[in-house]
Amino acid sequence: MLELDDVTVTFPGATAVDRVGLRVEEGSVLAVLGPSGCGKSTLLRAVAGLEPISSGSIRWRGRDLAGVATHERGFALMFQDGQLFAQASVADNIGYPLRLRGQGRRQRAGRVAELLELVGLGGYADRRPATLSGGEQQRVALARSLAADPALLLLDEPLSSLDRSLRDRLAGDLREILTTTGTTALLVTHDHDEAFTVADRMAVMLDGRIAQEGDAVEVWRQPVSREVASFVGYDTILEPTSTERRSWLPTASPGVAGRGPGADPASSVVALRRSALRVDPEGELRGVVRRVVTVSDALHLEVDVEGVGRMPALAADRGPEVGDDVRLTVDPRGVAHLPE
Ligand SMILES: Nc1ncnc2c1ncn2[C@@H]1O[C@H](COP(=O)(O)OP(=O)(O)OP(=O)(O)O)[C@@H](O)[C@H]1O
Repeated sequence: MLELDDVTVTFPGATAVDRVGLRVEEGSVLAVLGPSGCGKSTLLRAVAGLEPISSGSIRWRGRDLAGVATHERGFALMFQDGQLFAQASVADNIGYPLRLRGQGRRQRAGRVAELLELVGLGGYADRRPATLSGGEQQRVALARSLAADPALLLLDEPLSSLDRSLRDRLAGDLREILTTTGTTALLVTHDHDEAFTVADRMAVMLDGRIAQEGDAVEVWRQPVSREVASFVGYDTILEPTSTERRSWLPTASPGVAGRGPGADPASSVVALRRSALRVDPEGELRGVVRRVVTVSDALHLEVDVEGVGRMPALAADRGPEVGDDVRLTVDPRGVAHLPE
């Protein structure tokens, strides 16, 4: 198990990592999800031994890593820029960790070929990194980091330079590879989908601190604060009210952090995703469409909802136009009741 306790990293004038406590069980994948500048890369670098910690402790399999050099930690690292050897072929780049372990050329070639197929670069073995696109280089780096079957894999936005469809595919592949090989991994990313696809557990990092940690689905469905809710995609926050009717909102389900079952939505802070409100002729809410934006598979609307105010909503394609009266239905999966 990887154990971080009260880990703090300071730079002159800034605390990049602020008393972070985390656990990564062996064989599991934890994603630290946070916006740019929240300190997640610094945290990962500290685990790798590339950044000294000001206080706290980092332990791997019970051993305190203070004073243990990066190469002695036995972790594989993959950072945003891949860091390939420019003069070496793709195959030699991927096989490098195996060469360090004393594996012979023939043995390496088999494993390298397997890894190239895995990352979708079959046939690229003899190319030089400079002749590859950024995404291809990143895939070579991923293959190299997996080559030596590391006990702990540290990934810093490993897929962020890839286009969306490739990223989705590779994220799924990465998940599968990590699961089947039982690799323990710590992934830092700002990309929700990447975190969600690859990880079992998620820690949301804001301003140097872990704002929430838990099962990925739980963090998604039950954010513990306005800040976490807003970062994981809830774009509307409704403050408690004594005047407004909120019978249209679902009541909190049992077990929701800090809220008993059946708590009155009017007395809660409620967060809604855009997908919480959908145009539906049978819907209970009424409103007038104020804005329509077409995205790939849906229409994003802004609707002046009677008795509530302006709210984001979704419609199927070829839906309503600006000025239309619409009815809206509420999808409880897009609604979270926040603790006080
Ligand atoms: N060597 C350094 N010296 C001073 N400040 C630094 C240094 N490295 C990082 N920082 C600061 O620490 C904070 C956290 O940086 P970090 O790179 O960890 O963020 P991040 O969440 O990984 O962001 P991104 O996703 O943009 O890479 C930032 O405010 C950054 O400016």
